Amino acid sequence: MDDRRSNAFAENPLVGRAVHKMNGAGNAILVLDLRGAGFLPRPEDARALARAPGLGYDQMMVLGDAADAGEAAFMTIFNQDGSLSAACGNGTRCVAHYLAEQTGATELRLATSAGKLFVRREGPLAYMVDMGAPRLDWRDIPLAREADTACVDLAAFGLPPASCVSMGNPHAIFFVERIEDFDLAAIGPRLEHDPMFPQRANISLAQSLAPDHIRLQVWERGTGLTLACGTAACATGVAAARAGRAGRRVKISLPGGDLLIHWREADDHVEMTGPVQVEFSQTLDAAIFSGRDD
Ligand SMILES: N[C@H](CCC[C@H](N)C(=O)O)C(=O)O
Repeated sequence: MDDRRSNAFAENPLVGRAVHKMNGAGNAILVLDLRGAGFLPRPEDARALARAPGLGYDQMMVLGDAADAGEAAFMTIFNQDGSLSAACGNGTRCVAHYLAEQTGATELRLATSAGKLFVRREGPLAYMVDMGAPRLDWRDIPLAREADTACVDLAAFGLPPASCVSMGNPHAIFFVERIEDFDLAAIGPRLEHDPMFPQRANISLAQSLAPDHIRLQVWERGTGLTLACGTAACATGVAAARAGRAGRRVKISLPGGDLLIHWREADDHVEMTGPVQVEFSQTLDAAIFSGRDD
């Protein structure tokens, strides 16, 4: 066959693969198991999957082969816009559930480009993830210039200074009196792209309800408004404890559900506990990848 023709009609290697739609506290997660496959989706494939009718996702968790024998999988995490994130708390619980159902394991280790994660099953549909230690140095967030990360003045939209935390991905949290006083869909994209954030940032509005309870709404880097964001909940728990607004154990209520955060004193690690839901599985067809990539 003519080479150019065969290339033009060559099928995307994702066609025929199964994806598993799940959610973690409402955060829409697609799990794509490519262990043993030896390839990753391209950014344009990730975008095509994000806009596929009835499929869609906030994050796609792609499983690849782990480097260490004790690890179940390496996770490559895509946002809707095809960009990568080194961490995703809700997606990690979903991946843990997918693997736990296959193997019966109640404890497992997973890896991302940001490090290693330990997960424990807490119930039929509940998992605790050790998300590791937060990073609070301005260079690690990263910020564009030296600043006190507990108090970053972005001087915008009538918001107070932000608290910035990295959980492997960058977060800016604004503690406000009432979340409803701000239009996060309007200000989120502008703050995400603020020059202070050379790698952009996830933007959260947090409202203290009690010393152990915080409401949270998140504009996610590369995705937009979501019903929940696990790493944002972790970062908010850290920021609240750091500022004396909360203790080290706090419930974070997001539009899609609640997450329990415990910033351990002993080793500085953040534990996140929360639910997963399985929605459906589907085999990918060629039509998903045939549209324009704008
Ligand atoms: N929803 C995810 C976080 C996605 C973060 C991503 N938007 C980025 O940092 O680029 C979570 O549950 O932690």
